[in-house]
Parts: sequence; C-alpha cells; structure tokens
Amino acid sequence: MAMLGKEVRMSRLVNPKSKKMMAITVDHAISRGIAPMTGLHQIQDTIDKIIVGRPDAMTMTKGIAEHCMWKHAGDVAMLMKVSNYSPVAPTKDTVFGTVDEAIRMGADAVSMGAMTLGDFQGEQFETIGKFSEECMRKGMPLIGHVYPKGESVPMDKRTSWENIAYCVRSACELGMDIVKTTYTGDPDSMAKVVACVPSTFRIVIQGGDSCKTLDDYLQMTREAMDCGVGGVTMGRFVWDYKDVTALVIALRYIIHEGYSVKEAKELLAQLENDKNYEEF
Ligand SMILES: O=C(CO)COP(=O)(O)O
Repeated sequence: MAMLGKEVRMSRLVNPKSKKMMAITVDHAISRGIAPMTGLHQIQDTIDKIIVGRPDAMTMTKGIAEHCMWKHAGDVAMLMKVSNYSPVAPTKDTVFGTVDEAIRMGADAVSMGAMTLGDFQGEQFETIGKFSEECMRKGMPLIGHVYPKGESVPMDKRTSWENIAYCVRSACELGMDIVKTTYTGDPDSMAKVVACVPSTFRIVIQGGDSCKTLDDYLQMTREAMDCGVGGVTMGRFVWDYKDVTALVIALRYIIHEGYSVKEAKELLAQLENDKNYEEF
C-alpha cells in the first residue's frame, strides 16, 4: 500500500507526456535572509503569479503553505520543505518539519537539504536516512536539495562534475527519490553526472546560482533537458523576473514541449506583451 502511495504522488509531480518535472520553489528566505529575496517579500502575490503559469509543483515550507495555499488547493502539487540552512550557518540544514505534517497538509513530497563535503555532512546524512525510511513506510516521495557547499569545497569547485556527481549519488544511496542540485555548466559534464545514478533516479536542477542572463538561463534549461536531467526546481531567477507568469510558461514549454531557446524567447515576448497566459 505504501509503495502505491509513493507512485501516486510521484505521478503528480511529473508531466505524463514529457516525463519531466517542473517545480518552482519559494523556500529561500530562511536560508538566505529575507531582505535580499525581494521577489519573495510579497509572498502571496508571487505564489499566485507562479501558479497562473501552471508548473507541476511548488516547493515551500509548512507555514507559507498554511497561509498562502488555501485558494490554490489541488491546483499544483506541493513539495513540503522540512529543513533549511541559515544565512549565518550555510553549511548545515536544520530540520523543522515532519513527514506526518506534510501528509496532513496534502503534500505530494517531502523535501530536505544537505550540504556535502563539509563538517556537517555526517549528521545531515543521518537525518536523511531516517526520513527516507519513514517516507518509504508512509508512501511519501523524498526530494533532496543537495549541494557540494561544505567547508572543504572551494568556490570554484561547487559545480565540478565530480562534486555534483557525489551529491547526486549520495542522495540516491541515502534512499531519496529525486535530487535537486546545480547544473555543471555544460551538457557533456552533466551527462557524466546523470550516468552515475540508476536511470530510475531523477535529477532536477536549480537555477539561481549558475545564470546571469535570461539567455543563459533558458539555454541551461534546454541543455539540461537534452542530456538526461529529469526536470527543474527553480526559484530566484523566476520570481525575480519582471513577468513571473510569462517566464514560468516559457520554461514549461522548454521542459515539456521541447521548445528551443529561440522559440521560448518568442513565446516569452508575446506573453509579456499580451498577458494572454490562459491560452498556454
Ligand atoms: O536554492 C534553491 C532553493 O531551494 C533553488 O532555486 P534557485 O537556485 O533557482 O533559486
């Protein structure tokens, strides 16, 4: 029974045609500080704009879900983030939520973070191991936000394929179902990462750390989808964009409809102009 529950929930996260997952995340404020996350200040408004663009799922903490998701109940899969790091302790995630809460709130997955290759890897992995056992028992998918940002990793090695592969493989070994991590920067090295886990294990990418321009962002998304990455869980670039809904739709067309960067940019320009979001 529990295994069926997991399958049912996983199916809500993934587009049946493309088999990719498109999630937008709004969980950053606790980790990174509220002041710099200007796109999240008006949190209800930002969530509303994202949902008009119809992503498959949204990642958030329980408190924001309780306040902001009543009017969207059932419109989008909810991924319940149960841990976060802090602006003054960025190498350690602390757990503040439970699997039972996520189930009670109608979530389709539990999501938790870990920073590898640092002083706190051991305790974070220990926690993940316990959650993966409980999630399996209760039919709940477990998603990791796993990055090589521990104390031993220099800044210029945070996207090396070896370190990203280590994160991805660790998440798989700890019993997670999906891992969200950073794109390595090019499709050949990302394909090496993808090859380091069984094909049934889903890798999705974040966006905010790696891209400066819209072109880079769309290009990264296209390349990632083409080299075996199973989707995205994107945040900052999306909700910092001037037309949040239009960008969610343009990304959805890259991820699910196979759009090229050029086609996505044309669609984005059209949407920004006519605001005719419902048609897409
Ligand atoms: O780091 C993240 C928070 O979970 C993910 O998203 P971005 O990098 O796209 O902002």
